[in-house]
Amino acid sequence: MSTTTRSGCNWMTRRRERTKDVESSPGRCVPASGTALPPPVPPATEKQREVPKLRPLLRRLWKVAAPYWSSEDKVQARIRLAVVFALTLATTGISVGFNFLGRDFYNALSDKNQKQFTKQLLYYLAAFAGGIPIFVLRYYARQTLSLRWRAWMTKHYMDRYLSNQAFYKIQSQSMIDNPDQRIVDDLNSFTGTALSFTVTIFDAVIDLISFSNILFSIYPPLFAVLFVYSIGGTAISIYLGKNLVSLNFMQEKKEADFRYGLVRVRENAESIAFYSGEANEMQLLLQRFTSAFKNMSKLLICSRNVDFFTSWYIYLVQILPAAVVAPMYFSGKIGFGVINQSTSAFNHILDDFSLIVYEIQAISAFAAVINRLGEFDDLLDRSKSERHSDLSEGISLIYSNVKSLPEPESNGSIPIERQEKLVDIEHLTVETPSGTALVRNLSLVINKNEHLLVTGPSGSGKTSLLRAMCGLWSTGKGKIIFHVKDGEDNQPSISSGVVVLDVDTGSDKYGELGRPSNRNYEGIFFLPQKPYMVLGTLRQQLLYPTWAEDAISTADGTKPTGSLPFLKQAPKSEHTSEKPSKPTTEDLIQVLEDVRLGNLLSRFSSLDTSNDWSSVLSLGEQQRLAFARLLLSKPKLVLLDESTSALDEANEAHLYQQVEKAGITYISVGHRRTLYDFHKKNLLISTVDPSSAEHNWSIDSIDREASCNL
Ligand SMILES: Nc1ncnc2c1ncn2[C@@H]1O[C@H](COP(=O)(O)OP(=O)(O)OP(=O)(O)O)[C@@H](O)[C@H]1O
Repeated sequence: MSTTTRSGCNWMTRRRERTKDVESSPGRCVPASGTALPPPVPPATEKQREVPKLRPLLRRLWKVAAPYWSSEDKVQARIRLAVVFALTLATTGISVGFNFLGRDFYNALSDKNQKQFTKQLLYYLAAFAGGIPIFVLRYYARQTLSLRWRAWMTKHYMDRYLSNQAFYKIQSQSMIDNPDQRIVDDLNSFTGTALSFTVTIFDAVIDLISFSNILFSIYPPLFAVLFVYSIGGTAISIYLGKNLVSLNFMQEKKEADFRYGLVRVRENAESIAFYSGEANEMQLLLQRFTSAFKNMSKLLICSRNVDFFTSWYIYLVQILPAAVVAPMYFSGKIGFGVINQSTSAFNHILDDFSLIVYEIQAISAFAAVINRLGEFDDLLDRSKSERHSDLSEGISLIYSNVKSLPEPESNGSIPIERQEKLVDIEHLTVETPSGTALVRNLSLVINKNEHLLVTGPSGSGKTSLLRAMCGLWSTGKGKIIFHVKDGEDNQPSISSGVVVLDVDTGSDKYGELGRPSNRNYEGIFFLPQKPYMVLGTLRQQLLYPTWAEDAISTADGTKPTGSLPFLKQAPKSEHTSEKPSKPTTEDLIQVLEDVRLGNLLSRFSSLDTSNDWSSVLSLGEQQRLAFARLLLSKPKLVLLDESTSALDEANEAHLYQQVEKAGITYISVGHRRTLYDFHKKNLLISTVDPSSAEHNWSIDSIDREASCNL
């Protein structure tokens, strides 16, 4: 309600009102707010920060802001925006009313007309009573629209981040810094600030039109002086504040890097404690904080210079309107109230013309947010378009349907050439994302129950072969054909790296996700050496990832209720019909027994107990839990990457027996001699010799008896 009587000292009040949203947004680095935020950038990015160009900035602003207004929530969004504009108009009308009320109020005072004065006082009080709710409602309407916009954008960005393994590529190739900060803080700040600025600009235009008339009718030259003054002020503030955008950008990055460092200490608490690495951690964290501190110091200096100017700019003209119209008052041409009215109108118009001067710090912080989100948005779009790239490039993954089982010979055996083929690898060359060859020209067939052990020196590319088989890496060439899908449809789906297309129609078979959202629906499962433990209950651990949507819970273990306002009905997964039926509680208890983890039930009282499982379970227990997931999901093929490395030999043998009993064919990567007992073939990968073009692998049958004697 700073707009009541705009006497000179009300300018500051109004100015603060405008910047409030920007400054109070969590994570902004505007020095005035005292809050700042987080995460990491590749080295090149620091250079790009130097010259913020207006045109690319506006293009990014449009690209980031526009999608919501034509989304599924567009009707609500537009109605709510119209309400905000209507309330803004109403508040401007109220301000104009107050301007006239003020004039009459002070005229009554100077005329010593008590009756008139009491009347004006009552008008004033009535106007306050009616006007205040409009101001409050305008703020509330804007905030709720901002929240809704943020919710939509958060889902929009998370959808793309978790699609097509974009999160994996961003992380493993260090493509941009701190995507989590961009989703949490930058989006929040973006929606709040964008709306706030839109309303401010709209407000300023209406305000300008409304008060220009008043000022013009009092003394036209005052209007001209004000115009020249504000244009000059805007030019100087842009010049002084030109470094603020890049400094704000870097501040966000450095704060996020520091916060990420602290998160890593929390995540790796035990390892750091075992190493007694506290001093090192302290040094690394201090380095990160010092970097943020130094940047913040530069930011403060830049802001101080801008503030010097802005303060002069604001206070220098405070007495100008009164000084200019005072002669008219003394000559009796105008009443005392007109002095107040002209000062109020002058200040309104000055505010409107001086938007950039007043908001320069908030604008530069906002520009940094636009740049961070625009960069992220471009990257996610690129990741999405990559799946439609040329299928002839990179490694092709082909998911083919299982043909009916071959008829056995009269003696009951199935000849090798007619055995059920599960994987067919043709002329496969696997390279790292940077192009170093790891496996050359591999051709290999894996039949059902023909368990394969992949061995070789450390760093030779064993895990990378599994990465290629899972579609995580597509660099290289050749084909990997999986014959693991159930169903009648005889059209295979092809994935070139991350692209999964229907070969006949060329259409995207997997919708938004671009590849199977869950590889297990294709009959393939993967177990890493260090199992991933989700936040939640023991039941949720077991159901992950096949029944992940049934297992959503918040960090404190409670199930969230309700859904986002614009989500009418969650779309049904395309794979619902292919998903194995959900295990019952009895199944879960049984599988825990099968992997020798039955004691967990008594230890943690029930399946629905929440815990930080990666901390309370030993690595061997976590590996057994991962095998329980595998047994529940019953895929046709599993890729095991040293997934029994933390287990004793008895438990390792027991788990392999369980997997074999379940009819699951496995491909294991490992170094331990004991593994030979459970496999039929051995693929030996040797380190690539850069001077030779020869293939670097060999394959042999494993003689179980011979291996037992080793
Ligand atoms: N994201 C990456 N970008 C570039 N090179 C990578 C990347 N990840 C791994 N590498 C390199 O690829 C090579 C093969 O790695 P891989 O993990 O496949 O080895 P491995 O045979 O499984 O080793 P180990 O037995 O030690 O687990 C290594 O030299 C590794 O440094």
